[in-house]
Amino acid sequence: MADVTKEQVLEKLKGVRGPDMDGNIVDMGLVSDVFISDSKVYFSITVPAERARELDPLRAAAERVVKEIPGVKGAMVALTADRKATPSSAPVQRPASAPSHAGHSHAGHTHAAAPGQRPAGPAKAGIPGVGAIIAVASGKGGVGKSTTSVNLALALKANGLRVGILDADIYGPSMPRLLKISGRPQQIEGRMIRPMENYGLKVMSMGFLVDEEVAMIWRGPMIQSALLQMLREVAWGDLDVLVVDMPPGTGDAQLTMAQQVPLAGAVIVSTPQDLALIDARKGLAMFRKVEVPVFGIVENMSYFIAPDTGARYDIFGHGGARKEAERIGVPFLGEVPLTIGIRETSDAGTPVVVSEPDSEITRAYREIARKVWDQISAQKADTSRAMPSIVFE
Ligand SMILES: Nc1ncnc2c1ncn2[C@@H]1O[C@H](COP(=O)(O)OP(=O)(O)OP(=O)(O)O)[C@@H](O)[C@H]1O
Repeated sequence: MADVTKEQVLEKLKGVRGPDMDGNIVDMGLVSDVFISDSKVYFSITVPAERARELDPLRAAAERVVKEIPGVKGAMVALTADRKATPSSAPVQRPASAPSHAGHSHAGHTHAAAPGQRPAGPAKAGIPGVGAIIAVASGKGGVGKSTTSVNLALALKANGLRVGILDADIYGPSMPRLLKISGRPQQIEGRMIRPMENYGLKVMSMGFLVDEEVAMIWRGPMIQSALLQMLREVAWGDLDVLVVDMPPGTGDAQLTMAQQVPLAGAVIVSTPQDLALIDARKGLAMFRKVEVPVFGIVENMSYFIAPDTGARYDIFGHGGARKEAERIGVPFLGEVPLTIGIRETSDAGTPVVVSEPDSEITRAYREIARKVWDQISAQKADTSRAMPSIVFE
């Protein structure tokens, strides 16, 4: 079959228009350069930042029609914010007085100003046996938060740690699929349940407990109690790190969650586009509000490596997250390319860190994991120096 051309793609995209647009997305100049490699098509569509969420169906429609072109094996479409339309749309500026504990890990435990570190009160009591709980969060959906969570957890494991993962995304749990786990967890003594396990990770997800349709109608308080139950009534055993895959977004539910779970720190996932970065800033602000240190930002779908030639393309504006991290004084943890492999291994339930342990991408995840663990260790060293050595059992 003849190779797919850009012209064919653009022609097809002329059939796509937004809900209230005067013309199609091509004639309106919203489609970026189209990149085709190995019969897979990549491009982005520019939209006003504030309409991103509502325009996701447009993104999906563009992806769908391109996939219909004979010979196209796949399509990956991203929404990009319109720079001109949002010159000062960064909703959250770095507050001049923000505690700078996001930077290095001596998170100011000596100051009353950073109580988020290891609060002594019972409200945020840790989980016995669990060394540190970390959140993986994103300001908006679809940036690869779950993919990052699972590969980060597996990378921490590959680096020699004992790791668990809690899928806190009640409405769209993804860990059962990403880790190819089905069935229901067993109840052991009392109210405790045993976590599920695969690839050496202890795993808990709402997806194991209730059907998605049931979870959909849950209200805030039910979700919260379900989450706390998943945290505290699961026999996690001894873990160095428990990774919490947070629900996407920065609304009240996320805020409460960040408040209730005794988090050692958070990792923010963003894509390089403006749009995702604006949302990432909201994520940062949220953790700062509840005084949880931000370990840093991971740039996902950072650049693209053509599967046939191995050449690298910065089609999505690679580097945005690194710049943003520098600007706001938060560590940059690393970048993960956009590859069909990551998507396919996720879909197959064999995340890239376990299915391609020697790949460059796995190395990238392990390096991110190392940086996160360094910060956790430094924080612990700090805390133990600051605290009298009283051990709670
Ligand atoms: N680096 C990557 N390369 C290719 N595909 C990726 C990459 N990261 C994530 N994806 C794909 O993008 C999609 C969204 O990823 P994922 O579900 O992890 O995002 P999310 O932010 O958790 O989304 P949601 O808000 O829906 O939970 C998935 O199909 C995933 O396989």
